[in-house]
Amino acid sequence: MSGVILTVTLNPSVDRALEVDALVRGEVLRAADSHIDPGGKGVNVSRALLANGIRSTAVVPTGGAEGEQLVDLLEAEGVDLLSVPIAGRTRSNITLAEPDGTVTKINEVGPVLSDAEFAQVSKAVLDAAATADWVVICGSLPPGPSIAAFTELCERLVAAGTRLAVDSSGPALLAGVSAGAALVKPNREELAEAVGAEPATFGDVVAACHRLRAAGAGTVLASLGADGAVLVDADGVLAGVSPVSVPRSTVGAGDALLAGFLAAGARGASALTEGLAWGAAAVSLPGSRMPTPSDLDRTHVRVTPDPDPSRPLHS
Ligand SMILES: Nc1ncnc2c1ncn2[C@@H]1O[C@H](COP(=O)(O)OP(=O)(O)OP(=O)(O)O)[C@@H](O)[C@H]1O
Ligand SMILES: O=P(O)(O)OC[C@@]1(O)O[C@H](CO)[C@@H](O)[C@@H]1O
Repeated sequence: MSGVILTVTLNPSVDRALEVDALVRGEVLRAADSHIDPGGKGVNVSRALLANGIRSTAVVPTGGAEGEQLVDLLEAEGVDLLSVPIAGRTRSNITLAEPDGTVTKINEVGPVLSDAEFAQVSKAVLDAAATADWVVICGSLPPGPSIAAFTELCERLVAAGTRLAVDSSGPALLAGVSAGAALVKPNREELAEAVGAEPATFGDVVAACHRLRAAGAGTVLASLGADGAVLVDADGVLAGVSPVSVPRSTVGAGDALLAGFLAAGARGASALTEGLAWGAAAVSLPGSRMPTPSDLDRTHVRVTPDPDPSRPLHS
């Protein structure tokens, strides 16, 4: 990895993970353990890169006591930050984790980003993008910025020659696609929403990825939970999987996959293998802990070209 990676999390969070024996509605549950982590998808990409010795800069709007806490948590981890102060309060997202690896997430909507605040964040991103190898915009959009304003940011980045990656959902994902993002990483639900059809087979996934490429995206990395991931780019189609014997928490697995893929050059079987190794390692770790080199095991990753189109998806 030669250049600098800039991650952008427009709606970051303080992630609180509570370990409970079993989730029972209407009961007082006692948490056996709890963790607090800096959160948000781009933040996690930066954390995963750093855990593997790759520096990046994380752009985050932050406000209120939770915003200060987020900055403190990220500084304590050593993540390089470009924090833009906002009037609203940074959100707190809750994860309820059960011993069998089932996680239930409760994500706040997040603070409103005013037009002026979004303009400030955009300026920070565009300025820093001038020296970045990749700009990686991840996660949900906070309330406030119009999709037109977000699309304009993506278009300006692409027009400036930036390699843009977008991992978001709904209209924000489509904005990245139509702006010509070099890379998009939808998960199964996001892919289904983007093309208006639920994929049931690998053939459906590949067809959906081709549609996103035809609509403007360069590379599509579709993450499919326990079914692994499918990579569709100008060189063709690859599918890969990395089985996990004891899943502990899938929170942040997609972010780890994306970070590993970028870290390994974002092209071909070697990058897909690396991404799958990082994703599987994240699933084996509690909360949204990001894997370090000693957590990675590439020997179980299987990548093959042109998956059988009739193969069904399980997860
Ligand atoms: N149960 C699992 N077993 C093995 N690998 C998994 C499992 N769940 C996820 N993974 C790995 O993690 C990657 C990302 O998972 P997923 O498709 O759920 O991403 P995501 O929905 O974007 O996750 P998040 O939003 O929590 O970061 C998958 O491509 C796969 O490599
Ligand atoms: O609400 P969003 O932006 O879609 O997702 C936010 C989030 O669930 O994603 C990360 C895991 O991928 C967590 O750190 C964070 O809480």
